[in-house]
Amino acid sequence: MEQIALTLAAKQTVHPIYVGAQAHASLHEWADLSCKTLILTDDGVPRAHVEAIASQCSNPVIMTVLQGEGAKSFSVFSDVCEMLLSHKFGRKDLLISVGGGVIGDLGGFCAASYMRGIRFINIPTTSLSQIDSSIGGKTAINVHGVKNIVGAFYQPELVIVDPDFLHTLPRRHLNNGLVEAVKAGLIADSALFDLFEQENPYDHLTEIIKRSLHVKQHVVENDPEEKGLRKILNFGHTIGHGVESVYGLSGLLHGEAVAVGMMPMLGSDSLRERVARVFEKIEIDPYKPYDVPQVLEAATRDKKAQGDTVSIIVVNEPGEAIIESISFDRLAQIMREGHQ
Ligand SMILES: O=C(O)C(=O)C[C@@H](O)[C@H](O)[C@H](O)COP(=O)(O)O
Repeated sequence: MEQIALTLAAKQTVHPIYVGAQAHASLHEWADLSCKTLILTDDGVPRAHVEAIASQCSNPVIMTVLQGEGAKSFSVFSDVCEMLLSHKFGRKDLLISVGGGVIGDLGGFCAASYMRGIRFINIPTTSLSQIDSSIGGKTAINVHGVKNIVGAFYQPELVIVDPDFLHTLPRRHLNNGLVEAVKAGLIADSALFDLFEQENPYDHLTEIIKRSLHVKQHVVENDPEEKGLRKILNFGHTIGHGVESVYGLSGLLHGEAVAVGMMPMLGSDSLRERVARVFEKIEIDPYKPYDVPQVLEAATRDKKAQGDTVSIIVVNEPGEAIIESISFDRLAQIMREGHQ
């Protein structure tokens, strides 16, 4: 078992991340579970995972919402708050998210908001959430199709990453999450990117997860609220979130959209070819066509926009990211030409 201690110096807090096979079974060793506990999950998460968590809690209430991005809405947020209220949850009680990025983001935002903050633990069950979204305290819901537009920075007191959970994850979802690990390698860890260039990246899954978590730990510790450095984690997301806003409802997954957004932000054709080969290995199509005006319009409503400008992240060499601010006209040109 590896413990990564994500430490926020300014707040003098430590947020442990436990990574290892069967880690979820040790939850009771790391957290006080004698309080009321709302276990938030969705109907796509295997029931056995949820029961294994609930059985460790003294007083569990399980709430299951419908799987999918639609759960990151005001209406489901309100349902969860009503559930907490109806069971008379107090300030010292606990919400545990057991699921993917949607459940982590929704649960975290509910925990941050109910009574202005109750205890929160995140137990991610998908590659996307294990590699990226469960770490760092970004919580949010979507409004009017704009991704993560209402939310809060709220750090989980504990995250448990159990790679065994990935055995039951459909292949497409596994690959979807791996896009965020490719991202982590490209922006900050060339050795991580190298793992994807090996013959079979799936042989290195646990190492890929751990290296991605270390990238995230380093970035979040240095800039927890995205004032500067943390923007590099948005590599591929300027166009990616736009693509997801437009095509997410027709089934495109977050990582699949981010892959599309990453390609034009690579600094050379040779790097684009290398990254395209990696995506081919993990069955991701980074050249899905999209409607430029529609995606551009969605990008203007994203948090990365500021007036007439928007921030983009450019990678010229694996392991090094550059933050730039450009006009929307320039972004449109990049989208049309497929490179910056
Ligand atoms: O943790 C971060 O910081 C990230 O930027 C992680 C992203 O990969 C994440 O997928 C998320 O989409 C961030 O979007 P945001 O617009 O809510 O910042």
